[in-house]
Amino acid sequence: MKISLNNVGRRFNKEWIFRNLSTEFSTGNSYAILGPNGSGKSTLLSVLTGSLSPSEGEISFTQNTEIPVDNIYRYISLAAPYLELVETFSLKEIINFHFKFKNFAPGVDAKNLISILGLEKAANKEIKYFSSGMKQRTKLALACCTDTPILFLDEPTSNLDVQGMNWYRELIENFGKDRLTIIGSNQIQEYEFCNHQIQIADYK
Ligand SMILES: Nc1ncnc2c1ncn2[C@@H]1O[C@H](COP(=O)(O)OP(=O)(O)OP(=O)(O)O)[C@@H](O)[C@H]1O
Repeated sequence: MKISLNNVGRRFNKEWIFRNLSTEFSTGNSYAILGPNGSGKSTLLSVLTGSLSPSEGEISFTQNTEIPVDNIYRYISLAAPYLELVETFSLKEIINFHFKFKNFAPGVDAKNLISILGLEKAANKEIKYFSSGMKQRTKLALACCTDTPILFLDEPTSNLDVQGMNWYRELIENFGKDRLTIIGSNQIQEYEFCNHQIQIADYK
């Protein structure tokens, strides 16, 4: 899987968020998109997931042949602060719902996803009663344990405590291999394993 950007820029009204970004993202690599609050990390992630179109330049997605941007969502798993879980579902229900649309990563099923989460006792609890850390773990586990070639994580450790950070690193070690992983972050603990870094400030 490859995402190629050729002189890509995105603006909102007259404000350019980034410009002249030419690079490639490919399977087997992990990329950190870095910059302070408001610099444009989430905007770039939205362009890379195909949910925002570039204001200039071209983006293409290829896996043997070119994948139309309208279909790229099938290849992507995403966890981000702006993506909400359905609050009225229980954990079991949200897992069943999510995996109606995509497949489990090899070796994972609903039962051991709950045990990866360490939330056996909350399996029948509604998401609205979850703590913010439990919700964040659920979002991360759903994304990481889905069988897609591309994994996007925006601010992956928000609301996680020290134990949660270690859990996140283990999750990435187990489920990040042989994928294209892209992380939007401004915290070193979230992206220290990434072998490429992109500073949004370099594309202003
Ligand atoms: N839909 C929109 N319309 C207008 N401006 C927007 C829109 N979305 C984002 N912006 C602006 O784009 C800039 C970059 O925002 P973005 O959310 O991409 O930054 P970020 O680096 O992800 O920030 P944070 O670290 O705080 O999440 C900000 O100035 C923001 O106000």
